[in-house]
Parts: sequence; C-alpha cells; structure tokens
Amino acid sequence: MIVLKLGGSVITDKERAETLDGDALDRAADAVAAALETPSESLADGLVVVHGGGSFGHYNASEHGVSTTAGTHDPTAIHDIHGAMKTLNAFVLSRLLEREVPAVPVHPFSAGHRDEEGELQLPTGQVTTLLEEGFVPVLHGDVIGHAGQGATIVSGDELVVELATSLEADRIGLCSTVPGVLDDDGVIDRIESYEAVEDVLGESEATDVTGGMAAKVQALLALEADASIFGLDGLASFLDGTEPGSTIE
Ligand SMILES: Nc1ncnc2c1ncn2[C@@H]1O[C@H](COP(=O)(O)OP(=O)(O)OP(=O)(O)O)[C@@H](O)[C@H]1O
Ligand SMILES: C=C(C)CCOP(=O)(O)O
Repeated sequence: MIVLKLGGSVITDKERAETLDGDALDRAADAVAAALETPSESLADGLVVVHGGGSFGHYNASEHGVSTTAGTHDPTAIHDIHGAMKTLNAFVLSRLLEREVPAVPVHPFSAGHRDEEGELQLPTGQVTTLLEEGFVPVLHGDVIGHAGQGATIVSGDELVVELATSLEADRIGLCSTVPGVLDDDGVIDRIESYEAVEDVLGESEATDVTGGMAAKVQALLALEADASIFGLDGLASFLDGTEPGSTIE
C-alpha cells in the first residue's frame, strides 16, 4: 500500500491566493491513473492520496492567525480554511475522476481531532474500508478540532505520517515542487538524521503555516518505513517502485 502526498506547492500556484496549477495537477493525475492501470507490487493493496494546501489553505490560515499550535474559536476562520481546502480537494478529485481513478474524499475536519497534548488523533476505519472496497481515498491538510485551543491546522505531512503508521504503508512518497531535499551539491540521496541536514533545511519560500521542508524531514524520520521526497518528474517512477529524489530512512 502506498501513501502519496501531492504537495500544495506542486498543484497550486503558491504565489497567488487560491490559484490552481492546472497543468501540474493534470500531470500528477496522469501519473496516478497510469500507475493504477498497471499496478506495481506495492500498489496491490491500494493507494491513499493526501494533498497539501499550497495557495488554498495557508493564506486563510495565516490571515486568521491559525497554525498547527495557535488555535481559533472563530467559526468564520474555520469555515474559510476548511472551505478553501474543500475547494482544492474538489479540483483534485475531479481531475482524478476524469481519468477513471476511483477517488473519494475524506475530510480530516470531520474525521479527527487533536488532544490536549496537541497529538493528532485520526481514526482510519473509513480509509481502510474504502481501500478494501477499491477506492482511492483522498485526504488533505485541514483545520481540525483541538482540545483547549478551538481548532488548529493539521498539515498534509502530519496526515501522511499518521496514515503510514496506522495503515502500515509499504511505501510513502511526497511529491513536492523541488526534486528532493537540496544542499549545495544538488539532491541529497539518503537522509538518516535531522542533524546531518539541519543546516540546509528551511521553511517554504511561500506563505506556509506548517513548516516547509524542515518539518517534513523531521516528521518522516520518525517513520518505520522509508519515505521519498521527489518532484513531479519523479512521480511516475515512484509509483512504479523506484526511489526517486531523496530517501528519508
Ligand atoms: N534544503 C531544501 N531542499 C529543498 N527545498 C527546501 C529546502 N529548504 C527549504 N525548502 C523549501 O521547501 C519547499 C517545500 O516545502 P513545502 O511545504 O512548500 O512543500 P509542499 O509539501 O509541496 O507544499 P504544501 O506544504 O503546500 O503542501 C520548497 O519549495 C522550498 O522552498
Ligand atoms: C489548511 C492548511 C493550511 C493545509 C496545510 O497542509 P499542508 O499544505 O500539507 O501543510
């Protein structure tokens, strides 16, 4: 089973609020559809897609001062952020459906919460049932109820980590706007510790309330299974079973 994140930075134009990068989303949807037509061994038990926000969630979250730790009790803020993410989710679903990928939505706002410690609690019975029934569940970064804080942001990356752990994913892929984790010499092939790459890791260049590349690498290092970070050019080969870009061990 594969958990794949389509980065918000890939499928949207992060410089402009609520603007889709339709060509990039088409390319990603083409790669997913082709891979499902002739599935590699690791796709035999299905595919879960998670997408990020890009210009669809981060602007609203930033405007309302909401992050993964700073919450809100303002229902308007929640509607704005969740609404923007559902709009992007509808675009992703429709591009997949156009290619006969049996994509169905799972909205984290209605499915999970954060506890008093800020830990994400995400039941996955609906995801496993949908997988077993042959669907491709599509989740997304979202706003989520948070005990003692109102509601905070949950990033697509956090959802990937949570799903990969509870569903015991064989492979994890993060398709981003960069071809991998970069240092001065180019793409870093393998990453085994945060300290080894800390100096080159930064935040996202665009409006991003969830921490950019540094948070991504830190979260993936905590996983049992290896995870790959790659660009759109690497998506088809990742789904075919290779490890393009950077592998986080
Ligand atoms: N060492 C690095 N190597 C590669 N990218 C880096 C590095 N340091 C910082 N970055 C930034 O991290 C960004 C990728 O993180 P970002 O969170 O924007 O990606 P995403 O997951 O694709 O998007 P989103 O969070 O909207 O879903 C790159 O576009 C780049 O600006
Ligand atoms: C609602 C928001 C800001 C979504 C965050 O998800 P991410 O783009 O994966 O960090």
